[in-house]
Amino acid sequence: MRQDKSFDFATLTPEAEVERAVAELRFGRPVIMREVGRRIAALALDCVAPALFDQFARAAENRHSLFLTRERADRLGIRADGGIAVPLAGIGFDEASRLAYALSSEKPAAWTDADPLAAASQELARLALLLPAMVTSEIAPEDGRFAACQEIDFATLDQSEGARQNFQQVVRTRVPLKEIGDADFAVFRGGLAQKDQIAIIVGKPDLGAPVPVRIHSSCITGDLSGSLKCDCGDQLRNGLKQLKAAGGGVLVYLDQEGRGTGIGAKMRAYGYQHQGLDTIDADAELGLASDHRRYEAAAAMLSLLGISSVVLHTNNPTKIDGLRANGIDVSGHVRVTGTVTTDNVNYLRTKTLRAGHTLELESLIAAE
Ligand SMILES: Nc1nc2c(ncn2[C@@H]2O[C@H](COP(=O)(O)OP(=O)(O)OP(=O)(O)O)[C@@H](O)[C@H]2O)c(=O)[nH]1
Ligand SMILES: [Zn+2]
Repeated sequence: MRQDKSFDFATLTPEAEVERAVAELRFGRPVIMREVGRRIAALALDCVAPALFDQFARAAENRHSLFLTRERADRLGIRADGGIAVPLAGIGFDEASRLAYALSSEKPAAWTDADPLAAASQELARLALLLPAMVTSEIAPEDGRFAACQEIDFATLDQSEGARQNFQQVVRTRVPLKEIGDADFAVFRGGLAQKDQIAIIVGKPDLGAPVPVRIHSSCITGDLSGSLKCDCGDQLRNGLKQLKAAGGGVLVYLDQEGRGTGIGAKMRAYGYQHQGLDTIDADAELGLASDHRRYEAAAAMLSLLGISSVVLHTNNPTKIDGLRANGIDVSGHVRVTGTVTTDNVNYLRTKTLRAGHTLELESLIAAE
């Protein structure tokens, strides 16, 4: 029988390899990171059953270690730009978890600078929306015990980067909105390990001039449930109103819960905030940087809508930089505010003082 060579299911693209590895980590299974001459197995501690953790320790003959990021090392009082490796011989699941993300954990008894291949595996955990604490072990060339695990080449991670901008519009349909009126919802599919994302086109913006655009990061607690801990719900609704008042515009709603860390990490961070940490230190305690959001998807979605120049509705300078870095002209920006409450004032203060947001907080407080 003749075979159509263009239809070869055996060929995996770099992004398909990454997507598979991400799915495996989320199932609590190890993935293999490979570079010339060596392989390591890596497991995301955030998503592994204690029994599998023990099984991994036996397979590694106790020569496994725990990769922790620079941010987590710093919280443990250790300066190491590339992160650290903590030897795990004799350390069980609970103690490893404490080292990885418990509040006020003791320094580990021993550590070394992290192996760059183990450090690279944190990118897979990020994509999987898992905490970047990885249990890793070198695999001997003749060791067949990990043969069933998904392998990924170090270089593949870089090669898959292009997929972050690779989106298609799936559908665009009218949805009338309360207080806003006519709007279209456009659904986009693509990127790297991302859910479908949406753009809400309010009215009929003039695409010949810079288009009023709000880039909004998803916030289940604020957008959906009216949480008082942040200003997101107000910003979502005020943003839509501002676009309508500007004669039409686009709200891009990005799959970026918890500044790109996922709802699990965000709720853990809220727990630490209830114990006195601010939003940035709480994330660092979990091994996370202050902001994990990327803007390739937003730029790609705007381009597919025929938009190359925008007036951005935001207080966040990194959103402006992120769009510009991905080829969108930002000709100006407009502030989007919410209500200041006793529950969110510290969060807003931290955003202003530590993340450079252009909020005029004192005048907002005075206006309440
Ligand atoms: N990790 C973490 N994420 C949070 C916390 N509070 C809110 N978020 C997330 O922060 C993001 C806020 O999104 P936006 O309102 O679009 O962004 P912004 O950075 O405030 O910028 P602008 O609103 O455009 O000025 C959402 O993804 C929320 O889920 C927190 O305490 N920890
Ligand atoms: Zn929020």
